Amino acid sequence: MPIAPPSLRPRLPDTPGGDRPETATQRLSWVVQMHYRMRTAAFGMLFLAVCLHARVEAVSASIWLFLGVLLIVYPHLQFRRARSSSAPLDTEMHNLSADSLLLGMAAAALGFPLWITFSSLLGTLSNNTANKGWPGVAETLLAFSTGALIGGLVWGFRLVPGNDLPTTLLCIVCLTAYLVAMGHIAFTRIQRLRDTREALQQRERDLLAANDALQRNLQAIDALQAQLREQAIRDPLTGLYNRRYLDATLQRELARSQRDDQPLALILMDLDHFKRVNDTYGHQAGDAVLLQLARLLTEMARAGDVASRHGGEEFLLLMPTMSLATARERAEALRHAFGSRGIPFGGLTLHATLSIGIAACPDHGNTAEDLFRHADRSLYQAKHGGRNRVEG
Ligand SMILES: Nc1nc2c(ncn2[C@@H]2O[C@H](COP(=O)(O)OP(=O)(O)OP(=O)(O)O)[C@@H](O)[C@H]2O)c(=O)[nH]1
Repeated sequence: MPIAPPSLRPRLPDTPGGDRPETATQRLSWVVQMHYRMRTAAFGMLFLAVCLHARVEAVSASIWLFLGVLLIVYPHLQFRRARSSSAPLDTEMHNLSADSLLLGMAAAALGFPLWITFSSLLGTLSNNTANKGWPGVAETLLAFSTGALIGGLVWGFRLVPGNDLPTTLLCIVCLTAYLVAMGHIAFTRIQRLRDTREALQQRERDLLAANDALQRNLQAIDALQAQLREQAIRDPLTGLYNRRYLDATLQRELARSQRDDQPLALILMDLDHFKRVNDTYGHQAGDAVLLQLARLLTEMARAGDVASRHGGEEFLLLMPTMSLATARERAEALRHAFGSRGIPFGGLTLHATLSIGIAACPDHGNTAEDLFRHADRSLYQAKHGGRNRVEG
């Protein structure tokens, strides 16, 4: 007779999980299989006890037939029934009730011999209780009594409680063995549950650690994306905005200036004779000059101005809300500041000048093309007018 509640069904975290289809054996609850083994052994021992008892108490042929079927054949039939059921565990719970009923019949058939009856009742009672809790106690007592009543009706009510010593001893040994086996099974299941819980806790810790790592990776990806976005709009040498960003911003600022009826100016700058700097002092000297101009632009730009490197040695300062007259003053200030600034390079102090073309909205047009065209033309004039000057 088996034990262990259905809630102890084993499912270790390291057993094949949900992504693999369950085999037929896995589908058949371990409770059913364990009950089968325990029922077969316990009923077999009970049969031995009945055989011993039959030496002193005559047993009729019909009772022998009933006991033979019950104690030898019945455990296999019950297993087959549970195995072929679509819900083996539920069927097995019904089997436990059937055990109580049939053992009650057997007890009545034998005239309620004390030790055989006690062993049968205690076995089925403990088993039902282990599987169903308190309701299992009530169910067992009811089923056993009903079985005893049916047995009495079939074979007549007799009360012959005496057992001889060999039968009593065998019952005690068998009952002890059965209860010890139940205890051992409970122990191994509890042990396994503990292992499972530890494995689950470890897995939870692993998942939390993996989640942390994932969060860190996501943050790193976010930072990288922000860096890439920034790089996409920046000139790598000077760190100023690049032409692509300037173009997009100019469109936006033009729209805003027209909406708010505000002026807008842009200053296009080109280093004078820059090739000579490169040719005379080397490319790195040229880079130092470019960096110096970028620094100056950053220093002199107002909040809201957009300083950009337009390409090569050409720079552009976009100044929203600035009139043409003020832009001219700012451009002069820039030209003067740059021309008078010494540029340290490898122990030398380099000097460079700027030619500047100005364009303003609405003075020179309302579109980016108008403004660029005018600024280009002004810059060309500044170059051809002798360089180091402002035009526009
Ligand atoms: N060092 C350095 N030189 C650059 C860079 N980009 C463009 N140049 C150089 O800038 C120089 C531009 O020369 P030009 O177009 O002839 O103009 P310029 O010598 O300044 O003459 P003007 O503009 O007529 O006064 C070329 O020598 C380019 O190699 C850069 O990133 N670094």
